[in-house]
Amino acid sequence: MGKIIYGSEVSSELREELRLEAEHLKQEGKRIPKLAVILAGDNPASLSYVKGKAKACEAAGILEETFHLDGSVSQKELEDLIHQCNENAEIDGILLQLPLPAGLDENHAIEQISPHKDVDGLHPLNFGKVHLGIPAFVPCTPLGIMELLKRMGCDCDGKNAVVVGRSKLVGEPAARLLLNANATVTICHSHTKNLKEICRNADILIAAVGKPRFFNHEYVKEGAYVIDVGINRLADGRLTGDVDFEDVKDLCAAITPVPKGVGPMTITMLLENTMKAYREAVNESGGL
Ligand SMILES: Nc1nc(=O)c2c([nH]1)NC[C@@H]1CN(c3ccc(C(=O)N[C@@H](CCC(=O)O)C(=O)O)cc3)C=[N+]21
Repeated sequence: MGKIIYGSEVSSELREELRLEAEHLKQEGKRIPKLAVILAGDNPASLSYVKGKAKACEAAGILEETFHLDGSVSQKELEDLIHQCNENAEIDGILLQLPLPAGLDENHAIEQISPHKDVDGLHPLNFGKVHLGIPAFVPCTPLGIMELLKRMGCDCDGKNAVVVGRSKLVGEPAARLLLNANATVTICHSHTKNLKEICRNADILIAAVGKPRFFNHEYVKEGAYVIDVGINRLADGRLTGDVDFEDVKDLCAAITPVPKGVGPMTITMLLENTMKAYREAVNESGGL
């Protein structure tokens, strides 16, 4: 029977530490960390994620402001708002909710975010630094994945890690962090030929493809550490991961569920990155 590691439980612990830190700042009359969330359009999934982020900030005592723009917003209006957030000394972190409505240039918008406030770790400067092994903002989901592996008692050094999915927000940076932790890393994607064989050789399997319950026992090595990044909505409205949890859970050493796995950790790492941005901003300004 594999261990089930709940991101929701790990998150409660980490968020409580953040809450205490924010409370301490408040008691000392210091400025409070603040996250700006920019959402363009009315994508229902994005609306729900943004609400989750706002709630988590509130519970942790971190200030949050959501800038909800119309779906028809121009590139210039969007980027003007980003520039305003860059210049606002009360704002420590800026999260541009993705995907943007069709017609907007995501890469160009992300490049407008100050690298010091880029709590999503998507600015090319932070992305590049992570890939050079230089400390920087790391994207929240990959950061959450590494924390979950740690909590599983998994030492990545020398292990075969297989990441299925190569998105810039998740798969690709997750592979890099695993490499930085001395795993032997294979990245698989939609053009990969012998996916099953490669996965069966994985000591660590990161599933991030967006196919409900795709990874069954045929894809999982006995004793593997399995991280399920998938968030798929079933016809009945329930959420399920990319891993066939029931089919795999007795086979692996440890596994994360969906919901209550990687999702809550993503939000927790966003709070951690916002606090990190705050600490660095305060140090830069000489402790004010
Ligand atoms: N710039 C940007 N940064 C992101 O970090 C980002 C993004 N864009 N776009 C969309 C994805 C998705 N994402 C999730 C966060 C929390 C849950 C989460 O907490 N899920 C709960 C369930 C929530 C529910 O029931 O709907 C769970 O898994 O237990 C899920 C997904 C962040 N994303």
